[in-house]
Amino acid sequence: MSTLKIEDLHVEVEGKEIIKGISLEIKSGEVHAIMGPNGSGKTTLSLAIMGHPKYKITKGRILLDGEDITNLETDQKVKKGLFLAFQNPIEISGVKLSTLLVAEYNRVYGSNESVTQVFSKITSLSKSVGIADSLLNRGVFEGFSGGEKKRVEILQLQILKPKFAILDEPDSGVDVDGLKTISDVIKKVKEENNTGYLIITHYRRILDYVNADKIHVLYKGRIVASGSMELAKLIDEKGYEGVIKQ
Ligand SMILES: Nc1ncnc2c1ncn2[C@@H]1O[C@H](COP(=O)(O)OP(=O)(O)OP(=O)(O)O)[C@@H](O)[C@H]1O
Repeated sequence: MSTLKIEDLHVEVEGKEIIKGISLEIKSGEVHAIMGPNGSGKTTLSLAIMGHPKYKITKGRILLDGEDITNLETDQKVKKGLFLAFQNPIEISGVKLSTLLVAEYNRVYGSNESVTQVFSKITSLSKSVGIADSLLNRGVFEGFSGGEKKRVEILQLQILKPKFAILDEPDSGVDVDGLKTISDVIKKVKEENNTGYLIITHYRRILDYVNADKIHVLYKGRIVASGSMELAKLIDEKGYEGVIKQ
C-alpha cells in the first residue's frame, strides 16, 4: 500500500500565486477526481506535482510513502512511480511513436525479449486501445487527432504501470467508444497494479465508468468541496456556482 500526500501546497506561475494551499491524500487503488471551472488551477496543480520548472512550489510538501519528493526532478519522480497524462501532449518530431513505446516497455520489463517480440506486444496493446499501426510509424503525436493523443497517453499508462497516475482531462476530445476504452484501461491498471489516480475532468461520465471514490472541487486555487459521486451529480445539476455557494 502506497500513499501520495500533498500538504498545504502553494504554487506560483510567472510570479502569480495560482495554487493557494491544497492538501490531498491518495492511497493505492483509490480514484480521486478534481473538477473545477476553467482557470481554477487544475493543470497547474498537476504540473507542479510532476516538477515542471515553470510551476514554482513556494510552500508545502509532496510526500510519496512518507518520503519528501517535493523538489525532485521530473525524471526522478517518474522513476519513483508517478505518471502524468498531459491535457495537451506536445509533438516530438523526429522520434517515432513505436521507438518511444518500445523504450518505455524495456524500461519497465527489462530488455530480455527480442525487438520483434516487444514490437509485437506493443502492436497488440496499441490495437486494444484503438491505435492503428500507421500511427506507430509517425513522429510522437505528430498530426494526431485529440482523441488519438488521449489513447496513446492511456496506452503509456498501461505500459508504465505507475504507483500513482495523474490524468489531465483524459476524456476531452474522445468519442463515446474511446471513453469506454480509456475507462476500461484505467480500471484494468488499477486492478492489476493497485495504481492510485488523480483524474482531472469536466465531466461526470468518466467518473461513473471508473467508480471514482472521491471528488474534489477546485476553485480559485483552493479545494472548496470534497465528497462522493453525489458531489459530481450536484455539479451537473447546479453548476459550480451552485456547489460553491452551499
Ligand atoms: N505558464 C503560465 N503562464 C501564465 N499563466 C499561467 C500559466 N499556466 C497557467 N497560468 C494561469 O493559471 C491559471 C490556472 O490555469 P490552469 O491551466 O491550471 O487552469 P485549469 O483549471 O486547468 O483550467 P481548464 O479547465 O481551462 O483546463 C489560469 O489563469 C492560467 O492563465
